Amino acid sequence: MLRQTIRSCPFCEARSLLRTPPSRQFHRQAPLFAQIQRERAARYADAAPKSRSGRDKPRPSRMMLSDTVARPLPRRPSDGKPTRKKREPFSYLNRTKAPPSLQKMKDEIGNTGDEFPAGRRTETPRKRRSRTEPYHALKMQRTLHEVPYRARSTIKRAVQDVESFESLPLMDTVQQAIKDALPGLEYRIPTPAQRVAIPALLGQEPKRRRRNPIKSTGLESFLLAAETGSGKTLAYLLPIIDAIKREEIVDLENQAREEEAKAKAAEEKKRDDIFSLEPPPLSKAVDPARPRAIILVPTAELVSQVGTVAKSLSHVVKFRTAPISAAKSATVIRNNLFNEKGVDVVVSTPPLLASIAESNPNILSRVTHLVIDEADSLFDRSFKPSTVEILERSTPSLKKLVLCSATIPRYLDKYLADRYPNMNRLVTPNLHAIPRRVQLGVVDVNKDPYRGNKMLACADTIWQIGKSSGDYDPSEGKEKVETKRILVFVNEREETEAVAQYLVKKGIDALAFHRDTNPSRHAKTLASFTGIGMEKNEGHEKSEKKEVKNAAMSSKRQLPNTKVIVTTDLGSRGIDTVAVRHVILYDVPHTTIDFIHRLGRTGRMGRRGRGVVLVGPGDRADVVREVREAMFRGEALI
Ligand SMILES: Nc1ncnc2c1ncn2[C@@H]1O[C@H](COP(=O)(O)OP(=O)(O)OP(=O)(O)O)[C@@H](O)[C@H]1O
Repeated sequence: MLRQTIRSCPFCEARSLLRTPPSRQFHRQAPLFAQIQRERAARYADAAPKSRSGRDKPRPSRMMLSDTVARPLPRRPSDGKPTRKKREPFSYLNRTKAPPSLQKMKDEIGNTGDEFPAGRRTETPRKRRSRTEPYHALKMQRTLHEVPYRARSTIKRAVQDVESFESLPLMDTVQQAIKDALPGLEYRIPTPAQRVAIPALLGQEPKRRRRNPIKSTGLESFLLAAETGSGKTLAYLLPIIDAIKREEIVDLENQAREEEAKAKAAEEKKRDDIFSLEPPPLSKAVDPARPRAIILVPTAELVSQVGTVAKSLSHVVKFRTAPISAAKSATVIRNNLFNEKGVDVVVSTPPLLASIAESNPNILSRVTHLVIDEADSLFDRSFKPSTVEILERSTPSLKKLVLCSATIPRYLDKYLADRYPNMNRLVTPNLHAIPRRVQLGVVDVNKDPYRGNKMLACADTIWQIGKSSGDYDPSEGKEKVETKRILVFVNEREETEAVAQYLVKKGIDALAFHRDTNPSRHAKTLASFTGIGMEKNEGHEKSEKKEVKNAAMSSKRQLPNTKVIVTTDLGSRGIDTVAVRHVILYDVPHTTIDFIHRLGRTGRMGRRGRGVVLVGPGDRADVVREVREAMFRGEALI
């Protein structure tokens, strides 16, 4: 490198150590330099030792680097220590060949091929594992289970083989249902989560990859972990429906055979005893209140969301589904569950189903498939007792247990590793990463004009979003949105009402959404954010418009065409808010898990989205900075 700085002056041909091109000043003084050089050369020539041949040894210029500059200096015989430290920062600078240690490393990386992403090949495998080290603040949290990048890359390659739903080994009726019952699917190609999960849940994975089922019970367990908005619901629902239909066919065949045998036996008996009478046989395929599949979710809103998807599929595939939650009356629950025509799939929250199972233990006696959606929530302190109770009651008949989540916290990973050591882990390559199509902006509330007033900052941000029109340019493509829907997340339930009221005062159409709000009211509000049941709620929208008009008359400034829901974690779990383009994090979330779920309400299924964090006094700005960095790089928040 140093050699490059030695140049010859193009004008006076004086060779010199020039760090910059020769200046005018240099040329003016060039004759003087030349004179000094000549004098020096003459002095050295006098003092120079004569060679054996008697001729002067050619002396190297003082400005030239030696050819052996890279060679380490010889050990001093006195102390035996090297004069130059081997690991000095610049010790390898003038080498033309890589040192053996580096060469070995290079060979190793070269051999592993695609296991390391392009552009990072020079990193050692060891360094790669600790690539999250720059995230010091996130390191303090360390809540999420780390998925090795090698595993992610392997999955990435594996899922490339599945190109369409048709290539998945689903029954014809189920394939038909995907086409007819789900017109909302824009792309009609399976998502990575579906490509990973559907073949595995259908038992079509190559044998070497499948772990053996637990021999004692015959139970196969799966953990499906994929990023938010990646279509996990269909990923578990389609194979379950497929399995139910196949079981139903087998049951019907068995039943026909049994009936035939019984009829034969009865005829023979009748010949012997014409006075005996037998009750008609019970249909096995239609069994009231004994579902084959149970789907557990944490909230009533999710019960209705998953129930809606299952119901729309059932119109084509023909199976019975019963979504039950505390939001429904006891009569509706009873009618749904104990329907005389039978029930195949029950969608419920764990506490409700556990309480029903306590009085009717038979209800879980035929369950072959159990899905625990949002598994990290359902295995936390509040839900765990009822979830485990349902799991234990259904274990005798259970064939497949599917746990599903967008985040795998460390406690869950440890629990599952202890409890289900043979669990099949179906993980997508981008797990724990927030998609790059979601941008994260930061508003510093401490600065002017807010001066620590978070509510003002929140209202101002909403006004700016509401007034902007650029995002909703219809010529941009599919995402033509007339009404802007914004979700505001706070950390404490008590804050929701206060923030919503402040926003209303500032002319914003805002509603608080938490556990204590009127269920029918928040179901309607949420429906307009999820796009489900929008037609049904047209009347409600009209009445809301009236309310907004009235409010507009009373308040001077009113933000038109913008709806806001202020909510807690309740609104961040699983709710498919496809119509939401903006999320405001009023408080900095406590954990990366909350970051993932809250920001996951926007940018769903390939859409773009924007998050805004309000960083106020006492908030962890360092965590926000690192989350932004990770999002920018497309890395997992671990
Ligand atoms: N193959 C597909 N093509 C297009 N859209 C799809 C596909 N599969 C699912 N979707 C749509 O993607 C959206 C998100 O799906 P879903 O709610 O299942 O995501 P999720 O992974 O469960 O998200 P979360 O982790 O937030 O619960 C839904 O609106 C669904 O209709």
